[in-house]
Amino acid sequence: MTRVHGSFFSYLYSYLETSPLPFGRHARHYNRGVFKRHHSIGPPIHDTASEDHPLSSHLNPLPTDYGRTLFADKATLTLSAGSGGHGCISFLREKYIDAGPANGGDGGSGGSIYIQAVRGETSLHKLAKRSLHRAGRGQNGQGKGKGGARGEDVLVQVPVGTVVREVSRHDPVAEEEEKRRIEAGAEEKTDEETRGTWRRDKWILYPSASMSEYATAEFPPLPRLRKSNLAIAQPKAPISLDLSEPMERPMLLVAGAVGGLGNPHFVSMTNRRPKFATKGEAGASITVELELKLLADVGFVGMPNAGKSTLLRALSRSKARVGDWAFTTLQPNIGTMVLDNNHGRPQVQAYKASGEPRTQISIADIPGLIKDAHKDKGLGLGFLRHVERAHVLAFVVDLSAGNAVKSLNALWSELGQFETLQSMKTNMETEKRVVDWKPLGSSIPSAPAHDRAMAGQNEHIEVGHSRSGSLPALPMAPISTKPWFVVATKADIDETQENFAELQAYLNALMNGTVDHPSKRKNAWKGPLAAIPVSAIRGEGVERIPEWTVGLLDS
Ligand SMILES: Nc1nc2c(ncn2[C@@H]2O[C@H](COP(=O)(O)OP(=O)(O)OP(=O)(O)O)[C@@H](O)[C@H]2O)c(=O)[nH]1
Ligand SMILES: [Mg+2]
Repeated sequence: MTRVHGSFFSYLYSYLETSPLPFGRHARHYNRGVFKRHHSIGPPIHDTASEDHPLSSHLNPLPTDYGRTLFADKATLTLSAGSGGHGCISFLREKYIDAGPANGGDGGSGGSIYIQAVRGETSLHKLAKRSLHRAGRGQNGQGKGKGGARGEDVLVQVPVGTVVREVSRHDPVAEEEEKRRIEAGAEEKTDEETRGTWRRDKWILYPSASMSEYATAEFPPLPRLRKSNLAIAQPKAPISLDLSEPMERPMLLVAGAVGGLGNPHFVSMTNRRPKFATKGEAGASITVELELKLLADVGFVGMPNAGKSTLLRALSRSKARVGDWAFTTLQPNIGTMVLDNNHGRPQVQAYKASGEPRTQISIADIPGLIKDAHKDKGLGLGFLRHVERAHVLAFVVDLSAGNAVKSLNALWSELGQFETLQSMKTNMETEKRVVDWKPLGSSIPSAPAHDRAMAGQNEHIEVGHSRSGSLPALPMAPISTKPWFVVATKADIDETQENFAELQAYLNALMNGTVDHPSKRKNAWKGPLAAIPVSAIRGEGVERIPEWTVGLLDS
């Protein structure tokens, strides 16, 4: 265990009291300077300290106090809209009317698939567990002109920050439409052909119809293909949505198919008692890839064992696993820091650009980063992928584990190299999609191609992603353009004051431009830099973090 100093250093408090607040315009902080032991920003936490385990607490938990981290940032779903119910073949039967008119109802339409981005969800693991979602089938029509009931809809709720991209689509109605269009254009049809034929997939017959009736039944031409009224509200294929805001109402993704027509639709001069009706259309199905583009408002970046998970626990009610060894955290933990729970004064009063009050901040505690993570060492690239998905980066530096400036530089160096690799990868992907095309098999190039060839150019064709293959990587904001600050943790440990002072001086030099940006990038974010000394294990000093984060989020 680390050695904990008996009382908290006074430098922490003097620093907190005198440090300027560059975001004062945006954020007002009410609790500044108020010292509370085991202070937590989140809602009141039931302290687990018991008589049996006097040393255990929310911030220094027993192994029994860990929550399981379930996390997935990708999921591939197949979403099937419901098929329509079949039309009904029925005739009115009443006393003294033995052969009444046709009165079969139409089939109900199939259920539709909706999507909604909601707050509170932070991971796609629940969706990743079940890949097939099928909306209900419409009920068949019934006698006495009763239509079938609609099929049940399916609502897919995803976290805010999810990107939805279509991988493939199977739409039987569109395919049939295309088929009919080709057939119609092929050649003139004889009378015999236009009369319509028996198609097992389209027509249903009266159950007690005799064989001769089947043989002699005259089918009208198939009715025009119909789509449900909802279909106009469907997003155009291929679907590509960036759900970066919570949605008040669900959005339609795939509309259910329409139901079949009951037999009254086919009454004609020649056939007054049609013994057939149409089947419901088959529902469309799409395969989409969901990917979390935005993980959290702030992401903790630090070496293993720096104290990130403890810090998350100090700021939220997270039950993140904490341990005195490297790689305790293997999956990101997402915590929510409540700024205003509408009980008394908010921790920080801030407003989003839209004017809406900011009531909470989401925090991602990301697995620890080691040297050469960009080469996929440790939890490597998987880890770095999550860093790309936070708005603001909080570098968590352990003051008791060597020189803090060196640690910060080591972290930045990994991020910088990762960024270089990413941009190289994006370039390669774009190159792969742009194919140099030369006319094949002809020694005499066509005139325009010939002209281009003469000019030393080939034709560039941009090839979209293959409909069945994998999708290109999501474009992300470069890490070095994100606002950042430093949380200097374990400040309760002896002799960390000088280390902190050096870190502070380094950040000042960075702000003044006397030293180069640690990411070695020209377009790096330029803004006020702060190092916030905290003791996460005691919950001391952490109250400055929400205030600073809000300032960076809203600036
Ligand atoms: N003295 C002291 N110890 C701390 C503080 N914060 C965390 N620790 C201890 O440091 C150890 C590591 O803490 P974790 O929160 O698991 O660290 P982490 O950065 O999440 O580690 P990984 O998940 O492995 O990357 C634990 O034993 C904590 O109790 C602090 O502010 N002061
Ligand atoms: Mg951890």
